[in-house]
Amino acid sequence: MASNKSAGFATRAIHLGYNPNDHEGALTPPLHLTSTFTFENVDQGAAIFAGERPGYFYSRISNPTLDLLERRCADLEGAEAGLALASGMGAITSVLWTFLVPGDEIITDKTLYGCTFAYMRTGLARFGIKITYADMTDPQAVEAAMSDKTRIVYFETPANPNMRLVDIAAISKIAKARGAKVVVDNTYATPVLTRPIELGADIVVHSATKYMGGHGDLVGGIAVGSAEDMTQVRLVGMKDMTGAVMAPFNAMLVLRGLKTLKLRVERHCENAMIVAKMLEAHPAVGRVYFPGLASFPQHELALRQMPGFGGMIAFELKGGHDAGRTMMDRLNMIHRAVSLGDTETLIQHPASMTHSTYTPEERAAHGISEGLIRLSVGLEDIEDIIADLEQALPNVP
Ligand SMILES: CSC/C=C(/NCc1c(COP(=O)(O)O)cnc(C)c1O)C(=O)O
Repeated sequence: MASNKSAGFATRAIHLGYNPNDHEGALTPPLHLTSTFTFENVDQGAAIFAGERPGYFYSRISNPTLDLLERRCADLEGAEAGLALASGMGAITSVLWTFLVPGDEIITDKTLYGCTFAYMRTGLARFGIKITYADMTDPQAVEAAMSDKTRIVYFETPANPNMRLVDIAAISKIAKARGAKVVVDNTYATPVLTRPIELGADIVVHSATKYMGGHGDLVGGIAVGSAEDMTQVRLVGMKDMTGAVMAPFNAMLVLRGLKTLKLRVERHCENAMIVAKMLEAHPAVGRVYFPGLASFPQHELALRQMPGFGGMIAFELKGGHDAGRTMMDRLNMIHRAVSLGDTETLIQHPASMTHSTYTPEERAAHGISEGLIRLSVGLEDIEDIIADLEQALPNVP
């Protein structure tokens, strides 16, 4: 099926870009486990290298299995083109290295995934890029931070780990007015719930390790955007700078994950809503950060921007870090592990794990409390998730 916008999300995730009749009737796309491609003659090889004719010459640059994944991801995000990379960090760094040169400025939100934060501070800053952190929940703050050297505005929504939301349309309008590219990390929401390009963003990146793969069996990344931008990222950022190419086998696994992405995200949302309400009502729990709760500071924006509120929850116990650690260590079925978006429910402590790249002072300044707990609500029967959490939470009269 070619790109057919009249078809629904799930249909396109399953069928787009592949016709079994073109592949001996094979229901599932062939896996091209090859590093290189042969040429009929030297002139053909030269023409393919020069881009004068379509074709493949080396799997670090392109591969048929990756092509299909890239087309599907672009379609699902409403983008022209896509790129499959070795990891989410591979996607992020390949994109940012492509479009930034020394002297440029990037404006980013106060809360980012730990390695993204570290990459900006010790990667981009080391090579002469000015990093400006702005409170992206306040469009005026972004406007005030913009300068004529601002090349990129970058954020996650919801943000890892404290669930901050960013009004994509509002921030994109401000950035575009000043000629800056908007890059959104859509890992938490997935295109099922949010399509940033439809709201004005230029490029979307994903850790495909998470919801897109969805089964905890791969590390991968995705970038989507205009055909022009993605060609630049492919031939500059990925080919020459990071080399962060996705293995064809992982591309096959992500293609399989996409087929059930809508189904899984819907169940993640359903389970997370129930868990968030249970936590909010529990006497031992202090704050619960979940976009679907009326108590969530940006609940109005969530209602506008997200048809479902995702599978991620952040919360704090009234007893702080120590109580949180005790609770996490008492869990039986729920695994203590980083990563997210898996079928298994996972729990972790950002301050000592995913966001240990921040100093304690930086965590305080960037809205990541020492007692914060992050929960990736999985696809187990909700009764079992609730039961495990309730038996682990402190008994408070
Ligand atoms: C060592 S911590 C494990 C990884 C976690 N996150 C990853 C991540 C990346 C980077 O994606 P990879 O390179 O595929 O891991 C990019 N963007 C976001 C919003 C992410 O959450 C984590 O547990 O929060």
